[in-house]
Amino acid sequence: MSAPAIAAHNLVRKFGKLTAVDGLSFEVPHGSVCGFVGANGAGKTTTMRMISTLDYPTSGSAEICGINVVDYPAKVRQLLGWMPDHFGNYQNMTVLEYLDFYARALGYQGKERLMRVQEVMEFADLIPLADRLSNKLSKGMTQRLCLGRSMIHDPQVLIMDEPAAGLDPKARVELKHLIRILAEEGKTIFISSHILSELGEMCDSLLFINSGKIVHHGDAESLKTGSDQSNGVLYDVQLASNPERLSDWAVTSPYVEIDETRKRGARIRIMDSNPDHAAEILARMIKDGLPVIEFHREQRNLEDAFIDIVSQLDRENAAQLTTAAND
Ligand SMILES: Nc1ncnc2c1ncn2[C@@H]1O[C@H](COP(=O)(O)OP(=O)(O)OP(=O)(O)O)[C@@H](O)[C@H]1O
Repeated sequence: MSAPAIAAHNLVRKFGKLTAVDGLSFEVPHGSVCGFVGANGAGKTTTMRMISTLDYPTSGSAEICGINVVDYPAKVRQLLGWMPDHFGNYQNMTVLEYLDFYARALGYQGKERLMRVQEVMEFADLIPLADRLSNKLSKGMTQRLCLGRSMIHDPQVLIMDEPAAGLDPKARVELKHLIRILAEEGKTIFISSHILSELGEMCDSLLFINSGKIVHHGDAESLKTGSDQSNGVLYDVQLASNPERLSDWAVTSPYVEIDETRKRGARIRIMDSNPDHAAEILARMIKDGLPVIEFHREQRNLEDAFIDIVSQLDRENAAQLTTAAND
């Protein structure tokens, strides 16, 4: 059986007393797109830098296609494309010269070099920009150049740190399109982003990180339907009139919480995933005189899922602390 495209085993990175990455273990299979999600400072860039051979783990290990990133960095770099969140640029260098410079640095010569540069320019739609100065491009064009640069050696695995940050909606759609093409070509893509809704559309799996630890690794669909959650199930409820009555009613109803009040009612959380229980709650609403005109299960968006998972974890940690304090 072939090794996964990316594997991390108990990866740790400390900066002095701060543990930025705290024992991460995960695998990303070949040909899949994995989204890496976490709040600011959660440890995403540090993790990505380690698996891209740009930083050393304090302990633990990581492999790209089965090759250890610390022991064989040069081999790993042949297999890996790295797209950082910020990248340095040069003055007075056109887009074409910039890519050619990188192709030379990677050791390509003659016709092969021309071919590699031409291929990435076509792929990232850079041909119309060939003579533009590379440090005078828009953010979207710069990201396409950065993607083109990371693809010159046609890597199997692409690691992208916040590629969509700062892009306008059109540039984001273009970037998503390019990522989709790469995924269809069978590349493995590990991508961090704060824009969770977009990640959900393009990722086969999502890896959530909080304070340097993995808090969830699963597919986007199960996160949205909440089939793997213990935090209850969300329903949109609308009333024909007096929507505020719903909040009053929920206060006195066990297993029901108001998740978000809305113009015509609320999104409620039923703390039991059994649909029979939801039917009982609807029957109780009607019996209690609420004029319900809409009652349907709502998919969580990925932001909700992330917040649910992190707050569940916080509750567990708080409970553990209380138990420890009482012992
Ligand atoms: N070189 C460094 N020296 C000291 N601390 C660092 C260093 N690099 C990162 N950190 C700290 O490690 C933690 C994780 O940072 P990291 O950049 O990996 O987070 P992130 O999830 O990528 O955040 P963001 O979404 O804001 O980019 C932060 O507390 C950060 O301040």
